[in-house]
Amino acid sequence: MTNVLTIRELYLSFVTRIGVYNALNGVDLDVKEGEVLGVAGESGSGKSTLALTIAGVLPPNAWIKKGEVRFKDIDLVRELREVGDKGFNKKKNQRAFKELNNRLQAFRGSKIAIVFQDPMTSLNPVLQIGYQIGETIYYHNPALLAKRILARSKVTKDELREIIRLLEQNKETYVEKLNEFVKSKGLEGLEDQILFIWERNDIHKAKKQKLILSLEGEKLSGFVRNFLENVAETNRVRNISRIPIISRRLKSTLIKEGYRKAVEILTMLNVPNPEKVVYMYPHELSGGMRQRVAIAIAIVNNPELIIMDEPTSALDVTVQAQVLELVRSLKKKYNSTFIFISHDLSVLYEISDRIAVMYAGRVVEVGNVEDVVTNPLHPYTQSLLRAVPTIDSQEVSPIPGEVPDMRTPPSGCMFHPRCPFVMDKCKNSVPLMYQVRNGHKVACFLYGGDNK
Ligand SMILES: Nc1ncnc2c1ncn2[C@@H]1O[C@H](COP(=O)(O)OP(=O)(O)OP(=O)(O)O)[C@@H](O)[C@H]1O
Repeated sequence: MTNVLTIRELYLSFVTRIGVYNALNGVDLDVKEGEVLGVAGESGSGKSTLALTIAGVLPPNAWIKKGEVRFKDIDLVRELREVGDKGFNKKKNQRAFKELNNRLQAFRGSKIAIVFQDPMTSLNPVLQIGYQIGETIYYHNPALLAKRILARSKVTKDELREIIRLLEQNKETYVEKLNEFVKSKGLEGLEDQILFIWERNDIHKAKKQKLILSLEGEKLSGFVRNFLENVAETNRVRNISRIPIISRRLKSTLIKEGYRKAVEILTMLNVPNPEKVVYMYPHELSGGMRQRVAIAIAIVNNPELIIMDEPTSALDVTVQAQVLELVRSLKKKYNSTFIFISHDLSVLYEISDRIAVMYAGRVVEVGNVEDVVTNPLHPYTQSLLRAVPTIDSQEVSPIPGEVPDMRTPPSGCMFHPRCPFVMDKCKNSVPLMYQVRNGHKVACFLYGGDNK
């Protein structure tokens, strides 16, 4: 499998008035296309910092001293590393952040998306849900919105009848047949709208047919049509018009279409009453619903990599299970790649293909989920697993000792002060990642390996 993301020797600190926190201390990690990589570790182990680095939303006091984060062939931290390797300079760091953001602005949000534990941090409290989803498409994929409107304005009743016949006659292959049809007629943008109606199971077939037929004949002025054709072709909306009132009207035409798309995506995410929800504000929704909206915003542009940072921790168990189910179905449908962060190993066990365990800013063990859970190698992973409550649980034993203060991390292997198997060399040398079995790697001297 090819790697979507490659992280090498990543060192990141946070510079504060009370000291420098060494949050990441040489992270090495690969994320493979189409997998769910679970990231485990106690609070403070650097999981969120890693997520923020990949998603490009680090705070300004973040100092990248060294290392690489590559998404395919794109270097995600180049500017920061180039100023960071000479020491921390606030002004230079700020400039580097700006340069990095300018370089990756178009790419972020469309290729990599992040969902946080508290969706209120990513949702805007004063904008309707439909607007927020619509705006995300507007900024990253306006052509999609333009094509949907244009397709409705072009399609005829006869063509829609033909589509209905085609859907009825091809039980197994209707999606492909529909795609072929819209392409041959120049009606791209219609397929999602048709499938959304056809695949609903809350309405009768006759109603579906009626809804499909009602897609026909949106009236557009020549001016709006020209604009939409231009957006559909270039996938850009910049400099729409110098006259503010006109540019506002054109933007609202696209955003309005975003509301329609939002209804479709919320339906896919099992949000009840999506037609109402798009006109609601975040505070009017429950925590679980807000999380679904945050997920909708993250996935609406079909990103290749979706990072979920404790997305289920604030949710009750039923909603948690629904979110996990959602991740599974998205993975299947779009072959998306996920980094799923959780301190809860039982959640990770359910959802992940592979698990990476972090301790004090390093990945200390990585492998297939079964290998890591049934045969944990690192003493830290073993303690983490003992701390997971199970139904037939004998006793849950908390991990002895405390997460180290990352301003003055321990020497050698950072787990050594808490490790039941500590040896002399653990105190002075840092163990490198060592492959014990196929794909199962560990950074621990118990298994041989090298040191730095
Ligand atoms: N902006 C910041 N300024 C200073 N220190 C920070 C900042 N953000 C994080 N840290 C510190 O970096 C370390 C790693 O934090 P991080 O949030 O990445 O860990 P985590 O494993 O995600 O923990 P949690 O599960 O609690 O979110 C912690 O010691 C934390 O206090």
